[in-house]
Order: sequence, then C-alpha cells, then structure tokens
Amino acid sequence: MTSHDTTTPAPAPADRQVADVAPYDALLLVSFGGPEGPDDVLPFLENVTRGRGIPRERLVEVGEHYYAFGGRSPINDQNRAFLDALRVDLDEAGIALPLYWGNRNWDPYLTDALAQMAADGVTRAACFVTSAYSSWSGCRQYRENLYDAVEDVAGREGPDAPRLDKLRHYFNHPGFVDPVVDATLAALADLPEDARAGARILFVTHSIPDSMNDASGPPEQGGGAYVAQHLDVAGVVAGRVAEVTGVERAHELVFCSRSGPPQMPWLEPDVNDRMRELVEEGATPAVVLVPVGFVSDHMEVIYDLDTEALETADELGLPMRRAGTAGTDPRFVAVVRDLLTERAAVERGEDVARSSVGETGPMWDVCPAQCCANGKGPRPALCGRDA
Ligand SMILES: CC1=C(CCC(=O)O)c2cc3nc(cc4[nH]c(cc5[nH]c(cc1n2)c(C)c5CCC(=O)O)c(CCC(=O)O)c4C)C(CCC(=O)O)=C3C
Ligand SMILES: [Fe+2]
Repeated sequence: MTSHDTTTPAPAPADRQVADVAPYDALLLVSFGGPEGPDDVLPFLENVTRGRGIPRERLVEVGEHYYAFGGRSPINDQNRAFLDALRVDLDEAGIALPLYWGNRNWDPYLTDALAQMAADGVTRAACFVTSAYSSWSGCRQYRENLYDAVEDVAGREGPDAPRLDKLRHYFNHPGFVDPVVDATLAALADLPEDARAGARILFVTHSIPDSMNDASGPPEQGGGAYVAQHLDVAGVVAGRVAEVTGVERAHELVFCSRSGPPQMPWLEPDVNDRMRELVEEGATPAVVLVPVGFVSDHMEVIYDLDTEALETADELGLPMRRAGTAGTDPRFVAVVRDLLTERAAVERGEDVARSSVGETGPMWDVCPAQCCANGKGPRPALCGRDA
C-alpha cells in the first residue's frame, strides 16, 4: 500500500475537482519515514545517512535508540493518525480530495506514492511536509527528494507523476503555534508549585551544522533563517505564556540530536549541557522543555528528550517537564486545509489572507533561488524558483 488506508477512493475524473481546492486534485503528505521493526533499523539508517559522512559510532548509537523502542519509530503511526484526522477535517469541510503519503527514507516511499497518484489520474498535488522550518534538512532536501521521485516515476512504465506544489512553511502559523502555547502552559502547570514561577522555558530543536544554519533561507537574506525562525516562534510562545500566567519567565533556544564528526561545529548549546550549566549557576529551580522544532513525538522527542534529557535532569535533581507537540491537535490538522485552500486561491489568481504570528510574516509559496542550498553544487529540486 502506498496510499494511506483512509485515502478516499479516487473519484471519477469528472467530479474530482472540488471548487475550493482547484487546481489541486490530491494532497500528498511528505515525511521522513522511520523503521517499523528491528530488521528495518539498519537499512533505514543507511537510507538516511547515504553520502552524509556520519561516523559509524553515531549510527550504532542511534540504532540503539531505536532498538530501545523495539526497533520501531513512532513517526509512521503518527503520520497515519495525522492522515486519519486530516481526512475527517477535510470531509467536514466538504473537501473530498484524495490523500496520499510518501516518505524520504522508508516505506511508503515518495516514488511509490507518486506512481500510485499517477495511476489514479492525479494531475496536480499540493504537498504538506512534516517539517516546519527552513534549512537544507528541513526543506530543500525534501524538495530534492521530490524531484528525484518524479524522475523515478518518469523512468518507470506508466503515466508520469503529477505536478507538485509544496505548501508554505507553517512554523509561524497560528494553528501550529497555539497548540504549542497550550502545551507549554500544561507542562508548567504540572511542575511542583514552588518551582513553577521561577521555571525557565527551554525551547528545543534539532541541532544542525552551523554551516547549514548559515546557508538556511534565501542567500539574499544573509542566511541564519533556521535559528531566526525558531527564535521568532519562541518569543511569541513565551510572550503568550507570560500573558496567561502573569509571570515573565526566562526562555532560550537549545538543541538536541547532534550528529556529525566532533570537529564540525553544530548549533549549541545542547539541552543536557545547558541544564547542567543552569543548575551549576543556581539559575533556575525547574525547566520546561518545549520541542518547538518538532511537529510530533517522534524518536528525537521520545529518546533525546523524554529519555536522555530526563535522565540528566534527574541526576541534577532538576524538576523537568516536556511540553507536548502539535501532533494531531485539530488546530494543527486544520493548518493543512488553510494552506491548501490559500494556495489553491493563489494559483487561481485570487487575493488571499495569509495567517501568521510573530515578526517574520507569512512565508513564500515558492522557495527563492538557491534557498537553503547549503553551499553545495545545486542539486535539482522542485517547488523553487530554481526548479
Ligand atoms: C533539521 C532536522 C530535522 C527536522 C525536520 C524534519 O522533521 O525533517 C530532522 C528530522 C528527523 N530526523 C530523523 C532521524 C534521523 N536524522 C539523522 C540525521 C540528521 N538529521 C538532521 C537534521 C534534521 N533531522 C541532520 C543535519 C542530520 C545529519 C545527517 C545529515 O546531514 O543529513 C539520522 C542519522 C543518525 C544521526 O545522525 O542522528 C536519523 C536516524 C527523524 C525520524 C525520527 C523517528 O524515527 O521518529 C526525523 C523526523
Ligand atoms: Fe534528523
């Protein structure tokens, strides 16, 4: 099965076009993929790291994280749940658009999803990527993989892949940010009362190489979009939390899941190092970790935060709570519909209102040339000016 179980059977071509979402006749959920059993772990890791120069020891270590959870990543089940929720959301809005799902690194693969879409007669699909921020890893690499998958389908027998448009970045969409605010409030409320007012908020995201951050966003904006976008969202969330609780809390951005060789600089501080420092300085009685860089509780969250960082906090005697991720919060699920109908209207040449919070403003529909190119020779990528 390449398309998801809840995919509506593709309607006959004549009634496929739903007014709200024309010119789109399908939606493709694009994600990372993860192993679903112990035998999948090594081949999955090889897929992820092919040509990336990740040290062998790191792979063995990350493999152990997966084995500790039975060799099964939660990410695919989270995408299945997201698609189920999205089906309900779209149906309630009268949008009978078929849904498909393809991953970069594991079954169901993008190429198979696109081949299925082509076979079903899909001509133009909007893509929602489960990665919210700009960077090569979070955006451009997905666009390169979409290009590759379209090429793969062209090399197979059968119809060509549909035209693909990537829906815009949503890190600053209220439907993503609001659930994060509520999750932060809930995590704070769960702390021991005497530690609550002084608790520090640590917004956590995936570390990436400094060079990848420097190259993130369009070159003419000078780079650093990855960190800048996170800081913008963190400021909005912290501000809202302060409003609701009546307490101004210190907050900052920290990182998890560093890989790569030790001599290569990656974004710091690491969440564990920072908690140690804070305790040494006597700077805080408790912390709330807000995994603002992740849209669901996948392996980085359940291992790097809920397992490793929690162990560090316990060792330090530092009360720690981890805020939930957007996951299948109905407000986050509805972001897909909002961006889909917004983009459809744009493609029909209509004016649209674009939701966003914070300082950055609504993001572009089509990535600028060389966006997030990471200093490498340009690899072909879809959904950009340089496509
Ligand atoms: C920015 C970013 C996101 C967020 C955007 C997004 O969501 O896409 C993300 C997501 C994810 N990363 C994931 C897994 C892995 N990432 C790795 C490696 C790497 N990630 C990087 C960055 C990111 N990664 C980087 C710069 C590397 C180094 C290699 C390279 O330069 O390409 C490795 C190899 C081992 C290691 O090095 O850790 C694994 C296994 C999973 C699945 C989790 C699950 O199974 O639940 C997810 C959602
Ligand atoms: Fe990763």
